[in-house]
This record gives sequence, structure tokens and C-alpha cells, in this order.
Amino acid sequence: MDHFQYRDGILHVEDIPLPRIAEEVGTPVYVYSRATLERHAQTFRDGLKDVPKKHLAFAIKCNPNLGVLRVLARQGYGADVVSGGELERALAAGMAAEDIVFSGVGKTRAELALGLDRGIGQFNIEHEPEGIALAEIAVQKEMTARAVLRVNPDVDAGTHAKISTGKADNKFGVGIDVAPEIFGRLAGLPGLQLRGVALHIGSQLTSLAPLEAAFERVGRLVADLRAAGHSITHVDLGGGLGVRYREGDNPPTPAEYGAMVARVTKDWDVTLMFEPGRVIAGNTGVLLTEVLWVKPGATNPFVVVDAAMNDLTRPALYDAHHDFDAVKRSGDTMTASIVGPVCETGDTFARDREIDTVAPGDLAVFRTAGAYGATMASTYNSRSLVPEVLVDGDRYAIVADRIAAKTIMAAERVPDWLD
Ligand SMILES: Cc1ncc(COP(=O)(O)O)c(C=O)c1O
Ligand SMILES: N[C@@H](CCCC[NH3+])C(=O)O
Repeated sequence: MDHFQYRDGILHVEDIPLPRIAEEVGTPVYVYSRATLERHAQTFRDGLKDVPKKHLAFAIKCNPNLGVLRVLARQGYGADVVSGGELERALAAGMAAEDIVFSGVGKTRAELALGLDRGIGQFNIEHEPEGIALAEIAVQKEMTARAVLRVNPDVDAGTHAKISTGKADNKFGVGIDVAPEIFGRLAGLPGLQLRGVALHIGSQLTSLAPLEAAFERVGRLVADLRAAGHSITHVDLGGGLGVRYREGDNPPTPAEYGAMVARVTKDWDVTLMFEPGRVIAGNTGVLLTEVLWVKPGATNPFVVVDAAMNDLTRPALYDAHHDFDAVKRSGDTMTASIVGPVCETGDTFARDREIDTVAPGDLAVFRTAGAYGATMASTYNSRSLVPEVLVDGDRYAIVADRIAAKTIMAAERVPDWLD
């Protein structure tokens, strides 16, 4: 069931009409549906029904809100984290330490130590010196770090260049050709239990082919490592499954993905680990905004909304498309560019797009904003940090406050010597 529906001509999230949230919380504001989050979490798990041993770790970078994480923790999800901050968040949200996987190309020694102190389940080592450092820290602490080695399978994920991670010239993992020797050296280190390999080739993948090609390469690597005498019990397949941002997008379903995974990995005899992010959270949220002005333009009018590139940065950063729908629909349409108040031409959500006709004071939403939305927000132009709301049936909670520019300013100071 779609939890974002028009009822009596007004867009609701579950049973809450969006004008009520605008009235009570203000705009711009992210609004998430708990029921959708739960359904997506379940659908992803169901897609993997033919994978006998699995571990699901939500990639919390895409939506680290504590309320959202708690929903997923209750669905049995662990977390894929990429910083000490995310690690603390996952724990604060109630995810078990042993269900946490620590990825990331620039973990500091302090973060590696934190992971050990907190007893996390697995470190995904990105290169040999990191593995050596982790082993040293573990020995000092008289602990053993469970780890896998991230390999870079050198496949083209066919996604935006800025979010591709599995080509040889991307910064992630060790080349799959040199992985056996590096694995061999790290596997012998005291303090390290190197139990498998990991990969993640990119985000917003809309085809299974690159994933399948990458998994097949990793399958051959697993066989080679075993032939060399290593015990391989875990393979982390990462995340990356795309979502539908606009009409015509047709990403693989979790069921199609799961069937491919089950087929390619059927003889691996390992625990498969997954790090889904966007596919769980993307379509669980909207960014609710108010139209401030409709301003004439050279060709079409500019619809100036109160959300900006600091609140939802994907269009400015990746030319990403987010559907824009009026909260109260008249059925009429207009062609316009949708822009925010920030002083950059890049603060453009859509250019010359046919949209619902809107006028100043109207509410509208940017869709598919539940992943890589609020978490990438900033306070650029001294704007407030955008708040977040979680809807649950006919109730809702503010799960992140709007942080006013003056609160941010309170953390700054003018040194005495400038008096
Ligand atoms: C290591 C790792 N795992 C998982 C993810 C989640 O990706 P997605 O949101 O595309 O599922 C990312 C981000 O691309 C990542 O870097
Ligand atoms: N921030 C990106 C995804 C990055 C994936 C991180 N590994 C986006 O909005 O599409």
C-alpha cells in the first residue's frame, strides 16, 4: 500500500495531512513514513529468502536519524557505519554492537579503537596499512578484530560518476588482482580474524548486470583464497540497489536482486552480508516545502520554494531528479523552474519542468527524499538545519528539531584580540 496518498485532494503521509505538519512544525521539513520503512525493510529481507545465511546492515549514512534507525533496529537490521559518529548513533538507536559493520576508506586509529572498545561485529578493511593498524590496536587491547578485506572488482556500475565505487580508479578497496597476496599477509597477523571479503560498487544501480559481474569475480576470489588455505566464512556484498525517482525508472526489485544473489552465490557456503541504504529509505520520505514566490523568468517562471540546496543537495550535486508535487492538486499544470532561496544558480531543483500549478503560499513536496536528504543538509547561507518528522498512522513525532542559525552561531566566537 502507498502511504503517500491524496485523500480528498490533499496529500497525506499515512493518516496525517501534510498541511497539518506544515502548520505545526513549519517548512521546509522532511517527513518519513514508518509503515513504508517497515515495508521496505521486510521486502528487502523477503527478496533474500533463498539466501540461507545472511546479515542485514542498513547503510545508515543515507538516513542516520535516530527515530528511523530505531524502526530498522526493531526490524532486526544492524548497521553499516562509516565513522565513529555513525557508530555511536547505531548503538544509541538500539542496534547491537555485534550487528555493526564498519566500512570507510579513512577510518582513523581512534575510530578503529572505538570499534574494538564497543565490540562491533566486523571491520571492512580498505587497504593493507589499515589492516596492520587494526591488528596492532587489537593486540594492544588484547582483543581480536573480526574483519573482511574490501576488494575493488573493477566493474562499471553504470551510475553517476560521483557515486561509483567499484572501478579500479575509485578510491575504495584493494584491487581484486592483488587481493590474494594482501589477504595472505593480513590473515597471518595476530589480533586479526580475517574471515572474508567485501565489495560495494556504487549507489543507485539500475541494472543487475554490473552487480552480477562483480559478484562472480568475488566468487572466483573466494575459491582462490580457499585454495590457498584460508577460511572464508563471510562475504559482504555491500548495497547499491537503485530506486525509482521518476516515471520510467525501472530499477531491479529486491526480489530480482535476491534471486540473482541466490543463484550466483549458491555454492559459496558463507554468511552473506548486505548493506542496503537507499532501497530501504529513499521512498520513505518527502521534503515538504512552501512556495514563496512565482517570479517571471526569461522563458518560464521560477517557482521559488522555501527549501534550498542546503536542505536537499542531490539536484545541485548530481543533477538528480526529485518529483515535485503540490500538496493540494488542482489538476492544472505549468512549466517552470523550481529554485530555492540560496544565492547560487546551482540552487535549482528542476529546470523547465511541467509541474502542478502552484502559487505563493501553496505547499508541495519533493519525493524520494528519505535517503541522502536530511543527512546531507547544511546551514549554508545561515539557513536553519532542516527538521525531520516521523509519521506512524495518525500520529507523528518531530524526530529532529529545526536548528536555528542563531544556535549554530552560538558555537562560534570572535577572539578577544579582535576587540
Ligand atoms: C560501503 C557502502 N555500503 C553501502 C552503501 C549504501 O549504498 P546504497 O544507499 O546505494 O544502498 C554505500 C553507499 O553507496 C557504501 O559506501
Ligand atoms: N549521496 C549519494 C549516494 C552516496 C552513496 C554513498 N556511498 C546520493 O545522494 O545519491
